[in-house]
Amino acid sequence: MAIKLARKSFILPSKELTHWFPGHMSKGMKQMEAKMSKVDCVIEVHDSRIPLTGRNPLLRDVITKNKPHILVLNKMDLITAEDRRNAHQKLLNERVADEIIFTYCKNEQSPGIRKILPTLQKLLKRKLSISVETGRTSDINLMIVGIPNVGKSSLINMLRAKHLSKGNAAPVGAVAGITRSLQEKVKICENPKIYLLDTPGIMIPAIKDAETGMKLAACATLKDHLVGPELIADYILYWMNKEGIYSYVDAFQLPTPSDDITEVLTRIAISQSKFLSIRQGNGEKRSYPNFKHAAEQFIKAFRTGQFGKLMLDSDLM
Ligand SMILES: Nc1nc2c(ncn2[C@@H]2O[C@H](COP(=O)(O)OP(=O)(O)OP(=O)(O)O)[C@@H](O)[C@H]2O)c(=O)[nH]1
Repeated sequence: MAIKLARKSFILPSKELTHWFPGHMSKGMKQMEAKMSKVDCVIEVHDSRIPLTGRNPLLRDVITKNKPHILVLNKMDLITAEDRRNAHQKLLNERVADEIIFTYCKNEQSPGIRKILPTLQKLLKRKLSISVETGRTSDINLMIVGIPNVGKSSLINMLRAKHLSKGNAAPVGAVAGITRSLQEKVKICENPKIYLLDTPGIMIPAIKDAETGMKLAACATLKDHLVGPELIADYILYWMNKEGIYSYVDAFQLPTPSDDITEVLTRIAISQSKFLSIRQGNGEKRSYPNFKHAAEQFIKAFRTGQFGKLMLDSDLM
């Protein structure tokens, strides 16, 4: 059922997007650097669907100043076990962090969540040994960092639920940019006492090419309106066709695979009876398929795993 791809490249809708770094992010970055001296370990959270794309290359050596560093690849439910193994190996070879843990942040009993405390105990062995003077262990301060919408707040809430049986302390949302400033530290464990600082999502300072930008947009780390839902849907369609994955055909009951986003969105809008009524120059009203609605449905299907478990960086492994 393979189809010939007509398009090979994408252009981001605005030049500014390649350096999209709003004020609250540079403020957040400064706040993070100011607090770094009190931090024992940095937990960097990223999206499993793009383990190589969009991570901040300066994080390890410059921003976190070589603190013990755990890379948490969240949303592991959206990729396959094989992609997980390949990404793990590749990132280990590149020594991007001291430890790499895959998590699913909708269940506090999932294996990745259970692994975090023992990993901290291993990395911070010295700090966690019982002091001869006080007879107790030192408090541990963690900082959680990462680009927007990867699940930083969800991870904090899971750790609190697992180790303290407490409810949510950090707000969670499906759109990027929910946490906008450095938060007060949150206790996530009583014994040993572990505190976590939630930080606002900080985008990479420069998006190096359109493919990177489109992957970040597809995973909702950029707000949809910055790129536009039709363009994001077009990229997802392009990527799936390129990989020979045609699950969108069944998901939206299309007759065949297609490389034409207008055709795909038209069919989705018609099948869901979503039209826009637009008045013509002569005063008459005409109905047009609602492309925006169709594009949003297409993107949602990708993001919720309806098209299957898809890792956008699989071509980079
Ligand atoms: N499928 C899936 N979705 C997740 C997982 N963890 C979090 N999410 C969803 O991802 C979205 C973002 O989660 P948040 O915890 O708000 O992410 P954040 O990194 O704190 O976001 P900002 O505050 O915008 O930087 C929400 O819709 C969560 O429900 C996961 O393991 N799997």
